[in-house]
Amino acid sequence: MSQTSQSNTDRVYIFDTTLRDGEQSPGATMTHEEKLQVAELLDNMGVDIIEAGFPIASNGDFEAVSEIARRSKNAVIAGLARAIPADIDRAGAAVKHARRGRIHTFVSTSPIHLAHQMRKTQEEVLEIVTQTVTQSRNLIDDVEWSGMDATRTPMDFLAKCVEAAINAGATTINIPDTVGYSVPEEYYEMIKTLIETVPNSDKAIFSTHCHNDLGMAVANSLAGVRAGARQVECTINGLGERAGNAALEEIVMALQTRGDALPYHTEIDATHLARASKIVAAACNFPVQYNKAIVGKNAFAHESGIHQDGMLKNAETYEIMTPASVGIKETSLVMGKHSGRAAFKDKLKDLGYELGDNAFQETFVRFKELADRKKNVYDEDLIALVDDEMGSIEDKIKLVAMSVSSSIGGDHVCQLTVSVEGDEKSVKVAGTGSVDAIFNAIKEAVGADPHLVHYGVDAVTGGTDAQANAHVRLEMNGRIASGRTAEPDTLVASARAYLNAYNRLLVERGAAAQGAMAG
Ligand SMILES: CC(=O)SCCNC(=O)CCNC(=O)[C@H](O)C(C)(C)COP(=O)(O)OP(=O)(O)OC[C@H]1O[C@@H](n2cnc3c(N)ncnc32)[C@H](O)[C@@H]1OP(=O)(O)O
Ligand SMILES: CC(C)C(=O)C(=O)O
Repeated sequence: MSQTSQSNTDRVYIFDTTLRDGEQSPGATMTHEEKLQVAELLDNMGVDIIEAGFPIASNGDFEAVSEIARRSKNAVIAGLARAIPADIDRAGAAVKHARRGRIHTFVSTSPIHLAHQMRKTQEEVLEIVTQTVTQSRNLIDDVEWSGMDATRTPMDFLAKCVEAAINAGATTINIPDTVGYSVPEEYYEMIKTLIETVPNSDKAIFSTHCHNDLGMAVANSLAGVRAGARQVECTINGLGERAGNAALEEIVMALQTRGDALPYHTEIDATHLARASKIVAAACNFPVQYNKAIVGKNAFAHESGIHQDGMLKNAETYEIMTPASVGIKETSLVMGKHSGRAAFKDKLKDLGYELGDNAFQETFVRFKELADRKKNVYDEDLIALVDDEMGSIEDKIKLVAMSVSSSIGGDHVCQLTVSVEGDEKSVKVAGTGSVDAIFNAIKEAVGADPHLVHYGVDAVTGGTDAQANAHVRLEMNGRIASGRTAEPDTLVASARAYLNAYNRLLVERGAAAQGAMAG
């Protein structure tokens, strides 16, 4: 990386702090091996600076930063240090193994922090800035200085701190919105004013480090870039203290997608983003919200019919980036209660079905009914539904209505209505159990008594809302026929499977009779 000290180029350096600020999220601690894995991934995807940890925090952090520093191929490896000599020495010792190491030292600048956290005057802090940056520069050439809680710091004092840091040799000046308090216009003005008014500001790269407490971390970071900052501190999945940091994937894709409005670029290979998100989420045990920009499960998924129709006509109707550009294999058109005919037809085609108009309309109606009752409609559900529809389309006898009452130690009664070639017939029959009552009712309604050879039920998919797949095999007058139906309700599935088998017996009997007549 040839990092220049000019801020008027369009190259934005990506400083990833997943392993430091990200790991500060409660519950997000990573093991040594996980940190090495994440660092390797960041290095490979083109992250310019990896903040690998806070070496004074623990021996484990020191070891992780040292090991990452030894292994890094391209990225600068940074270690964080308070404005304390021991912290700086420890950070220097950890990053010295890197091909390019950086000490990142910080001190509070805001009145509230000076009064309550540091218990120091502004004069004392100014002195500390000079001393700590000087100490760091004596250890390494690449030194970043941050003013903690900069966005709640009066401009005149912040400008003095920045000037002192640059004069002492800081090569990067970071202006953190530590508590996520700023808004884009204000943050823009702050960075712009510092760059324009601090003497020698061109000797350092200005950097953003924005937290997401008000949901504006990415917007503030981009405002900082527009104002002249050329380093953005961010994390994979927006991990970080409290509501997190600016999300790396959002910064990168905003710059890549909106080059017209944001004419800046990074050297990140965005096709690694989806994988990076998954690996960090797994390492930290922090699930990514479904609707998370760029990498969420739903970022490239569409369920509503109008959107699906548009997507099938031209993906640009509802997608501003291709899934491939962020490493996601393909857009998914999720079948659900909001889907329309266009997507349903396309899905059936994918599954290998092309139905005639009537069959398609009937199957679509049944699909909508199913989707109304079932949270997830899987491919297996659709296959079962279409097979069922295709198998029953010619049925002479159809189930019109059914209710079953059952009680432990009491009666099991089925009341059902079937339509026999248009004529409805209703019966009410008891049995030894619910299924027995249903089968007895059907037999009475159709006026036949086929022998039940087999009856079984299994689930089409997992979950308590899975469809039941019922199989029935009947034998009558030496002929055997099977029926199968998938339905959310096991008893309805059983009734329909029985009728399906019985209808097939009728067809076979009809065919046999026709064959006999022809002979
Ligand atoms: C905005 C940020 O993200 S800053 C980074 C925050 N990250 C972390 O704190 C994670 C790692 N931290 C740790 O492991 C520990 O806090 C340590 C090792 C750094 C310090 O532990 P301890 O010595 O036990 O101190 P403790 O955490 O209780 O308090 C922090 C101390 O650092 C001081 N301090 C905080 N920031 C700075 C700073 N930038 N420069 C100098 N001193 C600082 C505080 O004033 C306090 O000092 P005090 O004890 O004299 O009042
Ligand atoms: C240490 C600094 C950069 C920080 O994390 C913050 O201010 O949020």
